[in-house]
Amino acid sequence: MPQFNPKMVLFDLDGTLIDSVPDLHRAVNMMQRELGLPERAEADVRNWVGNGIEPLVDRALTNTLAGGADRELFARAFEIFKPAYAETNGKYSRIFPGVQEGLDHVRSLGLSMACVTNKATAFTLPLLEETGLLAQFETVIAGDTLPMKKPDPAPLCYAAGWFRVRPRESLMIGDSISDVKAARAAGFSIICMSYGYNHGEDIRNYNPDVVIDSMAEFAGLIG
Ligand SMILES: O=C(O)COP(=O)(O)O
Ligand SMILES: [Mg+2]
Repeated sequence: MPQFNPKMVLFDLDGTLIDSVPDLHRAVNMMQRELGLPERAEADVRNWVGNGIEPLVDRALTNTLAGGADRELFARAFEIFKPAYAETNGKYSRIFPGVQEGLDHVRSLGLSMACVTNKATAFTLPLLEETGLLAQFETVIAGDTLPMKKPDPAPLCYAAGWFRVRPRESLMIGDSISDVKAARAAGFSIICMSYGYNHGEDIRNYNPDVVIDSMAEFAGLIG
């Protein structure tokens, strides 16, 4: 196992810190029912999370990862989805086992910590607040904080600039191909969680530096 000695650690949210699929699945089906469309399986919703709520709605409407729903239907659906997700957000989701130990370890090293997610700010902040995670981070970069989301490296570079650290002193913790691509493009190291969401594919196929099953393993990896 490689050792990491970063000055800054960035954490992805959905599939890395929090299992948010139960909330998202319920909101998707509230939307589908209101539109008179078939409900979607939780296993499918799991594979559609990670690129923000717009692609999630598009994927749910078409029942495909590729999306491509009619634009008018999408616009109507999106306006139904937002209040539905506001209602379910944080109600059924849970922090993954090991997360608190991992965060405590990184904090004990005195490293800069931020959350970098593709989830929109309006849902990210209440979810972090509800789960008690908000206070763990010095800043939160959400899906609509900048014009570009992961896999673009912009949110990661922005965080590095904010903390005044170099890319090689920076570590991303994520679960998906978007996290790996963004980290590689930004020049960061990347550790992925095996339990997360990656559109149904094993994240090992994308060669992050390390794949671990629990953040409790940070103690032997970071610092
Ligand atoms: O798809 C989303 O809304 C968020 O996904 P992320 O937290 O894994 O970036
Ligand atoms: Mg994720």
